[in-house]
Amino acid sequence: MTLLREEITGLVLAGGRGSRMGGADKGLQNHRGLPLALHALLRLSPQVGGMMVNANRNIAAYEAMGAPVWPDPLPDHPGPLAGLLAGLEHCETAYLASVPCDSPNFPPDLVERLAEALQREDADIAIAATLEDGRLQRHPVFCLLKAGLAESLREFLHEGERKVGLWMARHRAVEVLFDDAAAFFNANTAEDLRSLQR
Ligand SMILES: Nc1nc2c(ncn2[C@@H]2O[C@H](COP(=O)(O)OP(=O)(O)OP(=O)(O)O)[C@@H](O)[C@H]2O)c(=O)[nH]1
Ligand SMILES: [Mg+2]
Repeated sequence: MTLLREEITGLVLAGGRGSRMGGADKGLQNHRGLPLALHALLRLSPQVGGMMVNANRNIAAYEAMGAPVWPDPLPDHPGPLAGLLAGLEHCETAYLASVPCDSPNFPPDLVERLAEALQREDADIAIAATLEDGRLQRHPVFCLLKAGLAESLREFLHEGERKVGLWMARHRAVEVLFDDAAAFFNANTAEDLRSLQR
């Protein structure tokens, strides 16, 4: 038995600084006529019961995408875990599935496969991974977590810790291998974004 879609809330992480894109609000950059974060939202929403967005600026532009928007609960952009905590704190379902805003081609069966592994392994976190040159590459911002982890993550961040992998290692985490590494390509620079349009 796998998790019900309705038990999972989707989260698009769009709270970064975009420093490699000259400080641009990456989620609002045009990609094939739509803001980049909206691609992620449209791809994730059929996989989950409801959606949220994490953003720290241009809040109204993200709200116009039709989902509630939550800023980081900590100041100074401490990294993606702060966005994940925003999602966990506002999650009204038992599970949260997150994706970054800069990776619009992630697998359409992402959540289904993460959920299957989470249940099978009785894990707290399921993380997407691919093989790159024969080595396992984790993509920890593509993950499914139990919403009850909010307290643990809040503590971790208040200890001054920032590393996603370090926090996840405190819990029972399972990696889920996806075949298509290109599906996880993320646009960090303006050139990356142009290469996605081709
Ligand atoms: N909420 C929140 N999300 C973050 C933060 N830093 C990164 N992210 C998100 O984490 C994901 C992956 O991060 P990066 O690709 O490094 O994004 P970025 O910080 O916008 O870009 P750079 O400044 O160029 O590293 C993206 O979805 C970002 O929006 C942060 O401090 N807070
Ligand atoms: Mg990135």
